[in-house]
Amino acid sequence: MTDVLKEICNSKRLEVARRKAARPLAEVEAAAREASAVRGFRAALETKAATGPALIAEIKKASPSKGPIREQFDPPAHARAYQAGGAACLSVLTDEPYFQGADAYLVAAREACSLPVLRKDFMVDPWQVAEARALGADAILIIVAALDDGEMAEIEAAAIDHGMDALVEVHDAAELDRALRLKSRLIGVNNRDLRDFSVDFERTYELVGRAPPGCTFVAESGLASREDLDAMARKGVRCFLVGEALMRQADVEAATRALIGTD
Ligand SMILES: O=P(O)(O)OC[C@@H](O)[C@@H](O)c1c[nH]c2ccccc12
Repeated sequence: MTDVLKEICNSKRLEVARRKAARPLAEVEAAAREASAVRGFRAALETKAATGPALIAEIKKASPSKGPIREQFDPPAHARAYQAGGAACLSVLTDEPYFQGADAYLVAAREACSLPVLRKDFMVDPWQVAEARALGADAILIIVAALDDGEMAEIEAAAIDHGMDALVEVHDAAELDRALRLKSRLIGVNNRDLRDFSVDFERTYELVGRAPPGCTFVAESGLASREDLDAMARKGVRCFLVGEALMRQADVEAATRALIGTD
């Protein structure tokens, strides 16, 4: 595990311990059962991917590598613009200390549109999965580098139990092998190296050829243009997760449309 990821996960474990102490699992589970019905995340992605690029558009205010990304930050307006621009799904950062995210951003964004929403956070405990569903999230992220096999399986089982999809994030062949021990066949390849924050699309290219049939691959991070997406498509990748490049645009809807080529 890289130092940055280790630091983030250590701080997340403390945060989750505090949250759990304030709100027992039974209470979060009850709230999860009351939440609005799950919107199919993987299904929405695959439906779009059948006819063109399928975009998971991310709502991200800041990041450890880039600092503040967007001043004028309005999650519901962003959600509507992403949907109008043709995105298949949303991703909303909820981690506060490192990404200036918030649970409230996810709730507001999801209410403002009809797209399925990924809770983008560092999952270290199945309790957070119930919490994610209680907030309305339709999918969660499992970062293979951050967890052991037992933890990953437990977190995935909680997601399945709540009818949610899990996007399983890898960055090399060994992590892909571990990801394939899980049930989910929705694999994200992070092109960003968390040691030095460099981006290399080769990471996706290398791994996409190694996966068995039936896997849906999502290329993540550093994608900025239609040309980037076209290059990925030539290697057989049709699903993309894009944050920063869209968050920096004045006209988010037009930028989304231009990125996925629907204008
Ligand atoms: O803003 P970008 O370069 O388009 O990247 C989006 C997304 O891939 C990135 O935010 C991300 C990928 N994996 C993560 C894990 C946690 C937090 C954030 C991420």
